[in-house]
Order: sequence, then C-alpha cells, then structure tokens
Amino acid sequence: MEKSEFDLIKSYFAPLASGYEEAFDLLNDAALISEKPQASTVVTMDTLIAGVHFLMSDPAGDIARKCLRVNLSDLAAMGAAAFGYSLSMAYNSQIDVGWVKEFTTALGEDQQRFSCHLIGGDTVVTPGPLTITITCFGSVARHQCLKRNTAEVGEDVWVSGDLGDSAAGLKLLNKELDVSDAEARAQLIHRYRVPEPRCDLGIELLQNAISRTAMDVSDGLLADLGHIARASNIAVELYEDKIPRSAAFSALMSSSPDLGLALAVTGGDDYEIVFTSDPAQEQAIQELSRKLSLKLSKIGKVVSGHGVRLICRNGKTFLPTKAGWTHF
Ligand SMILES: Nc1ncnc2c1ncn2[C@@H]1O[C@H](COP(=O)(O)OP(=O)(O)O)[C@@H](O)[C@H]1O
Ligand SMILES: Cc1ncc(C[n+]2csc(CCOP(=O)(O)OP(=O)(O)O)c2C)c(N)n1
Ligand SMILES: [Mg+2]
Ligand SMILES: [Mg+2]
Ligand SMILES: [Mg+2]
Repeated sequence: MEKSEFDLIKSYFAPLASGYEEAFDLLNDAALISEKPQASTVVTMDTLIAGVHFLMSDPAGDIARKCLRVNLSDLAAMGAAAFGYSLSMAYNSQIDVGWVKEFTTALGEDQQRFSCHLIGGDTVVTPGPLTITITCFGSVARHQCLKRNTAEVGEDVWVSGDLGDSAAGLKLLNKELDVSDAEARAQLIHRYRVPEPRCDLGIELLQNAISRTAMDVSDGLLADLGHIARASNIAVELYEDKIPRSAAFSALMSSSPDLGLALAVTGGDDYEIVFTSDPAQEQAIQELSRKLSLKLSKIGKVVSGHGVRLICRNGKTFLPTKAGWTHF
C-alpha cells in the first residue's frame, strides 16, 4: 500500500462520514449515536471474506456494495430503516490505493441511495484473505420489529424477487455452468455480485402490520425458513411451482431442472425477504408489490408440525442433500 492507514482514512473514509455530525469526521476515538425518543436502534453485523463471500476478481465497487447491502438486508428483515454503519477493513498485499478509491466511491453512491453514512471503523492488515466487516445501525418505532418466532398456523408464506440467480451467477463465474446468452450471463453474475436489499419492503410490512414474521434469505430458502419454523414452533409447506425464478435462471436450468430447483431453494446469497402473513392481507400485499415494483410470490403455508417441506409437481417431497450454506 502506497499510503499509511491514517492517510487512507483521511482521504477516502472520512468524506463518507461527513454527513453524520457525531462521527466527528473520524477524528475521535468513536462516534455517538444519540438515541431518539420513541425509537429503538437496530444493530446487525456481517463479515465478508474473499473466497468465501465474494471473489477477489470481483470489481472493488461491487465488493463494497455487497458488504453494505447484505447488512442492509438484515435491517430490512427487521423492518428497520438504516442510518449508519461502521466498517472494519483487513487488507492484504493485493490491495492498492486505486482499489480503495473504487471501493469507497461505490460506498459513497450506495450511502446516498440507501440514506446512511459511515460513522467509524478500523483499518488493519492481515496475512490472510481480504476481510471486511460492517456493523449497520437502523431505526424502528420503539420495541417494534419483524421477528422469526411469531409465525402462526394458517398464515401464508411469501418471498420477494426471484431465487437462485445469485447461486447460478457464482456457478457461471466458477465455470461450473455455462450459458451462451451474454445478457443472461451478465444478469446472473450481477445478482451474485450486487444483491438488492429489500429495504422498503421490510419497512412497509412492519409499519402497515402486514406481517410480524420475516427474515432475509442468505443461506438458502429451506435453511432460512427452517429458522422461522424452529423459532415459531410450526412447520412450513412450500410448493415447487410457486418458487419464483427469473427468465434467465429458468433458461439456464431448462436442461437440468433438478439442479435448478436445488439452487433456487438451497443455493443462498439471494438476499430476498421471506415473510408470513394472514391470508386476509393478500390484497394489501398485491398492492405493496405494485407500489414497490417488486415481485412478491405466495410460495406456501404455515402448518402445524416441524420442519420445512417442499412439495414437488409430482407430489413427492423434495429432499435436498443440504438445506443451505453452513460455515462449518
Ligand atoms: N459471534 C457472534 N456473537 C454474537 N452474536 C452472533 C454471533 N454470530 C451470530 N450472531 C447472532 O446470531 C443471529 C444469527 O446470525 P446469522 O446466521 O449470521 O444471521 P443473519 O443470517 O441474519 O446474518 C444474529 O442475531 C446474529 O447477530
Ligand atoms: C466465493 C463464494 N463461494 C461461496 C459462496 C456461497 N456463500 C458463501 S457464504 C453464504 C451464506 C451467507 O453468508 P453468511 O456469512 O452465512 O451470512 P449471514 O447468513 O450471516 O447473512 C453463501 C451462500 C459465495 N457467496 N462466494
Ligand atoms: Mg450474519
Ligand atoms: Mg439475515
Ligand atoms: Mg448465514
């Protein structure tokens, strides 16, 4: 690296904190979060590691966007509006000033888009892979949030967007899959590199009492719905033909439908929101879908029992080798 850590902070990170007064231009030991009356602060953290969560060959700007957006996705899952984040960067010798410039430029763009500011962080060097941790702060009305343990028998299960694109994009990058359609290829790889956190959806679900139960899909739909099922002591029944998949994904997987289904429901990296709601909310959900220009699909039911069951077109239960990503 051509610059010291202090030069890097001053040149590239302090400007990202300039809209948040209590970050003191990153010149103190810490930032303040002044609690607002009638609000609760929501806190989430995710660490992303080169080779585990993203590829070192991904553009620096896309890595920045992904690191921030996976955290924004967790805030969305709670129904919270983000206002700030802290950022720990563990660089290695592959990183130069040009890379940091690209990284921070993209962060600045995403800050504007998602209305939040950098408020602090840490800068270190590691002998290992590039490792980036973001802690993100959001706000909800006092004590109000979406949770995982409130699903009730009789509710519908909904999911935003399309599933499987990101997992397919990674397989394209890793040459485990191939597609001749350049546009479809670029679209799927973009979905892997730059997730789209469903911030407005989470906030609307909470504020309009459309749902009490939600989470974001990071490990894979079956694994993540498993957390809701366990926490709520219910079971979930899903239907294969209701699982939303993009045209690009469906075309790519047309000759291997079993792999396609497995990628969509266990591949992970989707950063879509899965939620449950009373069937009486269906019209409100359709209206919300139109308002946000966001696909919302009713994919199953909450039933009594344990676990998550995906019922295939042939009536059989889908039995995956793994319900989703696990680190161990
Ligand atoms: N090392 C840890 N220390 C404390 N809490 C943790 C740790 N790892 C995970 N958690 C908490 O456990 C919960 C589940 O974690 P995780 O699977 O990472 O959730 P998510 O997929 O939403 O990021 C979260 O509330 C998270 O804050
Ligand atoms: C290079 C690479 N290999 C594999 C994956 C797949 N992958 C890695 S971590 C993960 C799950 C999400 O990450 P995690 O750290 O569990 O985030 P959290 O669930 O805490 O949000 C997935 C699907 C990837 N994104 N990139
Ligand atoms: Mg996490
Ligand atoms: Mg999550
Ligand atoms: Mg995970």
